[in-house]
Amino acid sequence: MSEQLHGINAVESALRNDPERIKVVWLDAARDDHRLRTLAVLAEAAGIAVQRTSKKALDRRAPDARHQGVVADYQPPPAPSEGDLLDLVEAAREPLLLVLDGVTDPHNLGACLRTAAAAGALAVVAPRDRAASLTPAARKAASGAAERLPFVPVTNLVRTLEALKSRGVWVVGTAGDAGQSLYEQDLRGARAIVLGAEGEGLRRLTREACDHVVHIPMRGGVESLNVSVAAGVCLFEAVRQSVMGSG
Ligand SMILES: C[S@@+](CC[C@H](N)C(=O)[O-])C[C@H]1O[C@@H](n2cnc3c(N)ncnc32)[C@H](O)[C@@H]1O
Repeated sequence: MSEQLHGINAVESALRNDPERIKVVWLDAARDDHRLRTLAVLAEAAGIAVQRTSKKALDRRAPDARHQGVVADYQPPPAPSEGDLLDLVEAAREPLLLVLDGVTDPHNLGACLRTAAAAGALAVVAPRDRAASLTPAARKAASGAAERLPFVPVTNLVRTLEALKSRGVWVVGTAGDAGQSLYEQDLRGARAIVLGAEGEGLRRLTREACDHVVHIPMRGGVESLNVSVAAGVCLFEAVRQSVMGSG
């Protein structure tokens, strides 16, 4: 089923990575900025129909969305399977994975995808049920990363973590009440960093499946970080350690 993809970066990423999945691009006829002109050029070069229309008509296509003057009729690709994920992991030298244990806000999911792509992660993994999926809002928040980075919904997250562990991936969970600091944890090599849901954090069985659980030291009496901020801190600490060559 097609969906109404919106937002300049998300549509541009789909036009560059997946043009065959776009049927029509609607642009706000009243706007004439270079980013929208680039979208029109990319679409026309790929043989995709471009229609200029009113902001009101775009608002109707993407209600409640800050569409930035562009909406596209987009057929999302099938999600990669757990088998695809394990193949990717086996082919990679030192895979870095982000695992989200039930993040429900599509904006948080999108922000996590964007951060994971920027950190060079191989994929983002999440449970299929009771968690945010790759909706147009999540794609917009991902700002182009959702069309480049595999997002893998899985039926049983604990089973997937066990499958990753049996392939040499160390699983590092995160929780504010963990005894060990993130900065004492060796994050080099094959790693999956697991974050919990906005409200309840890591589920018990997920936490038990982790090889280590670490906290991010915080100041200022704040209870917890937003999940996408925590993802950024952890992923970029892993990047820092792999670049520096030591923990
Ligand atoms: C908004 S927090 C969830 C807070 C939740 N009340 C809890 O008890 O964990 C969402 C996720 O971000 C991560 N997180 C946020 N702050 C953290 C911290 N200081 N240390 C480690 N992880 C943190 C954890 O993965 C957490 O499950």
